[in-house]
Parts: sequence; structure tokens; C-alpha cells
Amino acid sequence: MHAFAGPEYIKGHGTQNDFVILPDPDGELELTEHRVRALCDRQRGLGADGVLRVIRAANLPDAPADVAGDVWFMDYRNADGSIAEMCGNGVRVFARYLVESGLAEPGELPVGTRAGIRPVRTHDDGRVTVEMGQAKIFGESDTAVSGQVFSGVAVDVGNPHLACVGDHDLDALDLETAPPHDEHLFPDGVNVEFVRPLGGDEVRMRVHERGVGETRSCGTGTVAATAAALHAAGQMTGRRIVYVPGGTVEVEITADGSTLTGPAVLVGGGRLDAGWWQNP
Ligand SMILES: N[C@H](CCC[C@H](N)C(=O)O)C(=O)O
Repeated sequence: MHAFAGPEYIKGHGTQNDFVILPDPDGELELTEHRVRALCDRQRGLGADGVLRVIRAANLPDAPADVAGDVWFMDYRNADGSIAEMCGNGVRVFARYLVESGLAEPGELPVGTRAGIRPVRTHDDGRVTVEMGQAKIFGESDTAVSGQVFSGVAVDVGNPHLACVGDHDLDALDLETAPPHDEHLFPDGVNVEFVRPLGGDEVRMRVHERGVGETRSCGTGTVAATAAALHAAGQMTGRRIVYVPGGTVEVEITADGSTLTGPAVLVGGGRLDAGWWQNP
């Protein structure tokens, strides 16, 4: 067996939320939780916050019925191997890969996700805009970090979030472990954002992601943070520049939905070793 004769991979990131991209249009890879965990492991694998499998929707058994079979589908997995409905930074990097690899034309293109179709626009400056759908506030809850209680709002962005807005000292937060959450409100777990308004339309955010841990950015989290910051300011719609540890994104919330705009970087790629893939 030749070394590196295993599956092709590409590494990319969106504001340093990083991913392993696995092209697999016909769904031939057996993408087990064990392999996802190994791929994402920063010592024994490639290292990433998640995996984005590139597959035609027709070849993924659990693709939503409203996603046409010929649409490129982002089969997203968290670093712990779990499946999540949506990944905002991931969709930007996924779209960048489709265009750079010639699988899609630049400009407008649909991306299939478990939260449904997400229309994407690629820009000449390397940024990508994603239509993220409605950010729905569906309750209030709280969590505790470093001995301090934080109150927040539950926000559905296709995946679940608890966004805690306040004059928080974000740098003092220890996010090494998952903040506790209300398992009745969040039966499938939750992504937890800590959001500090900076005045005007700017906010700063740190995040502990479900299935990953603290990440340098969370795209759906920045949408949840914006919805929560607008709610705290008594507004239903508006725009926020969101500063995350890995960079800056722009979020717009309108009556019809939300958009996320930010960078999408492809770092490089190659082939996995076939032996490693068989026994990661
Ligand atoms: N950890 C999230 C999925 C990835 C979200 C994040 N990476 C993003 O960019 O939206 C969850 O389990 O819902």
C-alpha cells in the first residue's frame, strides 16, 4: 500500500475556526466518529475544530428533503465526532473550496446543510456572505463560569446557542470546561457565547462550542450574539461587527433572516496515508 494513497484532504479556516475538508462527492468514505475525532486531534491527526465532507446531497441518507440531490452538501462534524445542524464559518470555507477547486462558479451558490439550504455569495476580496436564516430567540437561561453567573437568551440559528450579553470581563473567563446548561431548554447540548457590547454597532465575543470546546470563532455563534445584543438594546433588527479571538465578521439581522460575512482561507492539502485512514 503506497503511503499517502488515502483520501484527499484540504485544510481551511474562517476567522481561525479551522476545518478538515474531505471531498467525497459520491459518499464512498466511511466517516465514523472515531475517524473524525482522530482527524481533528491536534497531535495524532491533522488537527481541526471540525470536518466538512463535500458530498452531493443525493448521496447523503440524512440530507433534508428540501435540498435537491445535485446540491453540494456540507456534511459537518464537530471535533468530538458529533453531528451539528449548521456551521457558519464552515459554510464560508466550504464555498471557498467549491469555487477554488472548480466545482462551482464564483458568485452566488447554494450550500446544503442539515439546517436546510444556505445561499452563499463569494466576493473578489476573499470574503464570503452566507444567508444564515432566522435567528430565533426562544427563551432565557443562565450559566456559570469562574464562579460567576451569566444570564443569556436561547437562540436557534439552526443549531442551539445561549448568548450572554453584558459588561463582561471576557479575558477573565476560564472556558477550559463546558459551561453548565439547562438540559430541558437545551436537550441536545448548546454553544455558549459571552458577548460584550463595545458601543455603536460593535461587540466582542468568546465562545465555548458544543462538541469542540473553546474555539477562536463560531459563525452561528456570532449570529446568536448579534441577535442577543440587539435584543438587549431593545431592537429586533440591525448590524453588528463581531470581534472574536480569531478575527472579525459582520452580521446583519433583518425581518427576513440574517447574513454572516467574513473571510474564508484555504491553507493547503494533500492525501492522508492509507494505513492511517484504515487505523487512525
Ligand atoms: N459546535 C457547533 C457546530 C459548529 C458551529 C461553529 N463552528 C460555526 O461556525 O457556526 C454545534 O455543535 O452546534
